[in-house]
Amino acid sequence: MLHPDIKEVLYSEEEISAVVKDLGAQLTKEYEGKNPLVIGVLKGAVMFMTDLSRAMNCDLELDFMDVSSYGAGMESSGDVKILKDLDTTVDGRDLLIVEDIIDTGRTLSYLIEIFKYRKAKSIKVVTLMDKKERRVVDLEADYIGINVPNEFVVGYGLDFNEKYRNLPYIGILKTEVYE
Ligand SMILES: O=P(O)(O)OC[C@H]1O[C@H](OP(=O)(O)OP(=O)(O)O)[C@H](O)[C@@H]1O
Ligand code: HPA
Repeated sequence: MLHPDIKEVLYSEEEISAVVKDLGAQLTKEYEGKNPLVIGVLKGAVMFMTDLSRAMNCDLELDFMDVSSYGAGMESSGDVKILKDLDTTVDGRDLLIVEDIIDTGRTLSYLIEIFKYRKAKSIKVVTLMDKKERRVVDLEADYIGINVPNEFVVGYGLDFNEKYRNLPYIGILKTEVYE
């Protein structure tokens, strides 16, 4: 049943699943014979990462990083700070950064700089959604699931004030919820 705060479903559970399977097949080819470190960016990417990694038919390791962009609600301030670092050393490793959404690009550009500095062998980015219209930093993901319009979306990991992450679909909130 549709959550009462949701105005419209943009991507159904079935549509998301098809996109994830397709990305998984592409990444299986990319990492054949390698052992990438798959890095989930907390918390939004968790649902995508667990589904995507099961669609990747190759050896891999999982780790997590949590960064904050110093903002609550819908806007980030632009400053990025590490809240939880990786447990794994990235020196010489093939890294796959998993994002749920790229918006301004600030989070990702910060992570890429850190992993370059830490001497990763290769860095690729997969994002479920790309909101290109909002980009501030010039940056492109290597693998993109869905190009989304400039709307604030929730569900399948994405929140508004920590709510709605557990919705199995991706949708748009009714305006009265955040006004
Ligand atoms: O391209 P950007 O403008 O940097 O925005 C993208 C980032 O913002 C969201 O995370 P958020 O900081 O909301 O944390 P969360 O994943 O814990 O919800 C999202 O999961 C990305 O990590
Ligand atoms: O559209 C969004 N929804 C939730 N979190 C986000 N972080 C960046 N863009 C979004």
